[in-house]
Amino acid sequence: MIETRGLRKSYRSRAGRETKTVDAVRGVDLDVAAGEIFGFLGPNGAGKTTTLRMLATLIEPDGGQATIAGADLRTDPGEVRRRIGYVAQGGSTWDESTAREELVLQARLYGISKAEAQRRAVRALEAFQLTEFADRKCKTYSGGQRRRVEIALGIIHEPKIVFLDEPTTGLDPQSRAYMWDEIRRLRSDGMTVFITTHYLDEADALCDRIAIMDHGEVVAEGTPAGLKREISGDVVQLGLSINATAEAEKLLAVEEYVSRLEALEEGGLRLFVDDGATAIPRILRRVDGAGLDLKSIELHRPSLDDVFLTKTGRSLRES
Ligand SMILES: Nc1ncnc2c1ncn2[C@@H]1O[C@H](COP(=O)(O)OP(=O)(O)OP(=O)(O)O)[C@@H](O)[C@H]1O
Repeated sequence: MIETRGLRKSYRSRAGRETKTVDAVRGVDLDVAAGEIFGFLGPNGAGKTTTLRMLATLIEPDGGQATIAGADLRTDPGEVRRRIGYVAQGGSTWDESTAREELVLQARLYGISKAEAQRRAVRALEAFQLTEFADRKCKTYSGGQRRRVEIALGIIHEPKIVFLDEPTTGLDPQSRAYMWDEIRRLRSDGMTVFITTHYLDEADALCDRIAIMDHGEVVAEGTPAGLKREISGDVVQLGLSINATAEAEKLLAVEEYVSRLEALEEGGLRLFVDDGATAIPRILRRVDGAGLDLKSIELHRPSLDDVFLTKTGRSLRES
């Protein structure tokens, strides 16, 4: 449904006399299948929005190719635009109009007849559970309600693909969970959903497949479970004070059964080991022997953050 090869974009900006070039997207290859929720994950400034805006025809790529819903992005952006929906981060509802007015107007902008626009607005209001306040001004809606109107607006022309830029940023946990259900419903209606997100748990729970981006490049791609499986072994997490962390790091970094370790900003260590069950007694002996105060020890399977860490050497949570 989406296929990109070597997609690139640089920005040139001026500070005084100096011109600086930022290579925001440096050759991205993506394959998104029809009917899947595809998540685009990465730290601030990784190039997610730039990629999304290129795919949604809002900015022109400097290089590379893409086919979206069967249309060529470079030679036929108008056709791509007709086949996709796009919901920006900032939102697009107007304070003084109602959800129903916005939906009808949006449908009319796509050349849909007035009667059909009204029918679609009613359907969208029902589907997104907005009927109750459909005739109230948008400025009176909660953040979650407003976000739902925005998504309804993005798909009023019934596109094959919808691009959602951080659809749950700023929402409380309940509205987030609700939004996940809405996004799953779009998938069950046969739509392909491409979302960007900062949230690891969101990518893990919601997305069929994900691509992790860093510094303008895709560093990992696959199903959340598959990516986590790629990291063989276990993660042992030690609860330590900040002072004890530095010392434990020195001690344990040289142990042959520790393949990699990460110090946590708030104190504590994450150790990547082949076999947690046999590593734990050895870790305990080492930490105890040095007289360090260990507050807790946990054994867990790798998370998406661990995937990011092994690919980039940094934690996504701290990036
Ligand atoms: N219009 C612009 N002019 C100059 N640089 C830009 C422009 N837009 C983005 N950039 C730079 O390009 C890089 C990628 O930005 P982009 O917004 O695509 O990242 P992102 O992954 O979406 O980040 P976020 O999660 O913060 O939204 C960043 O270094 C950013 O500062």
